[in-house]
Amino acid sequence: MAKYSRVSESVGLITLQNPPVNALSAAVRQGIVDTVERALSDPKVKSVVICGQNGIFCGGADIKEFGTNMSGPLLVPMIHAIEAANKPVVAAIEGSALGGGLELALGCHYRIAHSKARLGLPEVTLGLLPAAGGTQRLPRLIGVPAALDLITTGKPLDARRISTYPCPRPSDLDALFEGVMEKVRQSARGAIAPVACVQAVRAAATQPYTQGMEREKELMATLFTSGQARALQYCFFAQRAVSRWSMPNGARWDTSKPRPVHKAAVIGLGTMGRGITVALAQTGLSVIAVETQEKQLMDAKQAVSGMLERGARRRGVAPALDKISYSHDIQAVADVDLVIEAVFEDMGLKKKVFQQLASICRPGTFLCTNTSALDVDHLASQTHNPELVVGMHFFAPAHVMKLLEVVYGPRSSPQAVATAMQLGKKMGKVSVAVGNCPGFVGNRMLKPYMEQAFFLLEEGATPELVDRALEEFGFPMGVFRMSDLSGLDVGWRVRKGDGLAEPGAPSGQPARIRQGRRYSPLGDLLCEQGRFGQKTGQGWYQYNKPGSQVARSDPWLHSFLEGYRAQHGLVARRIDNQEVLDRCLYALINEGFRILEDGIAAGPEDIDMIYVFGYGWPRHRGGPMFYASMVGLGKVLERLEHYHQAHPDVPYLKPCSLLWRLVASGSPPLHKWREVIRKLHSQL
Ligand SMILES: CC/C=C\CC(=O)SCCNC(=O)CCNC(=O)[C@H](O)C(C)(C)COP(=O)(O)OP(=O)(O)OC[C@H]1O[C@@H](n2cnc3c(N)ncnc32)[C@H](O)[C@@H]1OP(=O)(O)O
Repeated sequence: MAKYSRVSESVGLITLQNPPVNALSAAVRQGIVDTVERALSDPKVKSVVICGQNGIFCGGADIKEFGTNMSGPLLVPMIHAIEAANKPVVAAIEGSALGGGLELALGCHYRIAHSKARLGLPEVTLGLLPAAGGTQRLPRLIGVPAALDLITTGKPLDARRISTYPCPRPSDLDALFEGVMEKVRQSARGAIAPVACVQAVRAAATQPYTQGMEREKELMATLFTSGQARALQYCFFAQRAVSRWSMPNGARWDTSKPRPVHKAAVIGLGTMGRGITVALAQTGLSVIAVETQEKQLMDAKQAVSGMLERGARRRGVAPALDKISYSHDIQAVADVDLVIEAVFEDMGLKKKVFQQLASICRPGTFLCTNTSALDVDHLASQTHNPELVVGMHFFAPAHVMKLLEVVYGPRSSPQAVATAMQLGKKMGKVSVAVGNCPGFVGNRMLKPYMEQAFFLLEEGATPELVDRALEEFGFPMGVFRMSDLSGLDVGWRVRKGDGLAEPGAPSGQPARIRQGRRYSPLGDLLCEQGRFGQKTGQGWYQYNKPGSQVARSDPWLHSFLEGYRAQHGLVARRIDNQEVLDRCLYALINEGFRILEDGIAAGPEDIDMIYVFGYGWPRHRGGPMFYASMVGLGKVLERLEHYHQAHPDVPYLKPCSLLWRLVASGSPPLHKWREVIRKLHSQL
């Protein structure tokens, strides 16, 4: 809707009204067409101002309309009519002017923005391009380089005075576009919208306006119907949906009140503890950072201060150094509101810390663990108030990575979950509430994915082949490069704890069966040789020196694999990209369905956001569960069955009952899965 009024006798004022962000729904577009017509035909009106209600100009096209049969006036002719008006039209911008909202402002003759306004063209993040003239008008207004930057990244900028703009004068357009195209292709990792954005702006720079508009329309038509646009728009809503969490016992986000947290403590200042301390201090909380080993405490203090200073320089603010006090005595946490334990991943050690916290902290203090896989409920049982215990599983580096898994045990109170979720939000994280099980959601699904990658090596693949297939799919790093980065010893320790990794395995089939199922000791064998990845300069790849990040193919590894296959009587066969993707991704997705079946995640959106924000799943593919729905559940089931028949000793490849059930009920769209899951649970 759009409200019309006349102010100061001669100014027609059009106010966009569509809470919460004044999105350009059919009704709003109709309102604009009607009120502009009214203002232009009123002889008393000499000029027109367009603004938005409630401190926001316009959040752009109504994304909810994208998947529907769109009705109402089209944006392009509507904006054309405003530009063609014979009275001056001014966009008065307060708050955000994004996407179609900014394109509307670009069609106006003047734009005036509040100093705190945010302007941007985020269409690319939704798999689209600014096709209401944005790719054509913006380069004409601010020059090609600045327009390319805004359009291909989708990042908003603050309103600025024109005198602060650099004068855009590209000397060699071809070189400029080639350079930008190469950069965009690299960072897009297979996403098509950023590439189309560059093509559209190139049309603006090289063709007359009408031809440029034609090109913009043509490119948009391709994007609009692409699976990538659907995936990115799904992510937009899923990211917001996960904040509306629920627990199997019926507790929900809207009926559970969080308690404010002003003062927090972090126990253990290794890599994770340092990142968490930085993230908390940057949020404005007072933090007590505890590390019992004096040398480690000194090192941590220096590292945390450096991280805070670098972050503050980037953001142009003062570093929050004074927010943190350091102590080697755990007694210092006595009066905090919430503690995050981040000591070494060892149940015995963590249990001891929780027993200490239970006797030191004042009643009501929330006790959180940053464990990435251990039993949160077992830790809760070490305290007098298990209802105050939840997992807060951050991802490294904790002050950078956006994901936070909030893990509730069977005894965690809704208030503890609400408090951790709210704290995560304050820290700028995408927080997802999940149930307690080994590995929670993210790491539990990673297990079958990595297992398949190991098996593929046994059967004839190389780390390079597997990684290339996954990186071409859109992951920033394949499984082996990722394993080298995070350290092979991490998984080795877990496998030893699980009684799987045993030194000096004999040759032949029995060596590759553990606990009744197929097992690959390849990772353990590398660890036994001290090959822990980047930190030791050798892992699945080789590096110039320990700590180096440039992975190079390692001839030693290839002959090691050949020797291993010979020792175990395995014959290498040709493995192609499709088999790598099928086996790694479908095994991971199958576990995702099991997680839904077990009620560990409330819905597919939770799993997808965990993978997009924590595990590098390409956003333009929407997350593993969305991807499965796009591929077709029938096809996922058929492929899993096929591979399970070929590898009956790999339980992760056995299609789970929820997948069977979904296929049997006609493969409903992803937003209907919850109904099927509810029915399944009610029958159990
Ligand atoms: C021919 C094609 C022409 C144009 C193409 C486009 O314009 S595409 C749309 C481009 N616009 C965007 O991508 C903006 C998306 N929105 C935002 O970035 C933020 O919502 C915004 C506007 C900065 C406000 O942020 P804030 O944190 O204040 O609110 P929040 O994100 O939680 O949003 C509140 C609710 O509004 C819903 N919503 C926001 N934008 C849109 C939109 N464009 N269309 C539909 N709905 C939108 C959002 O989902 C939230 O809903 P809720 O039910 O409360 O979760």
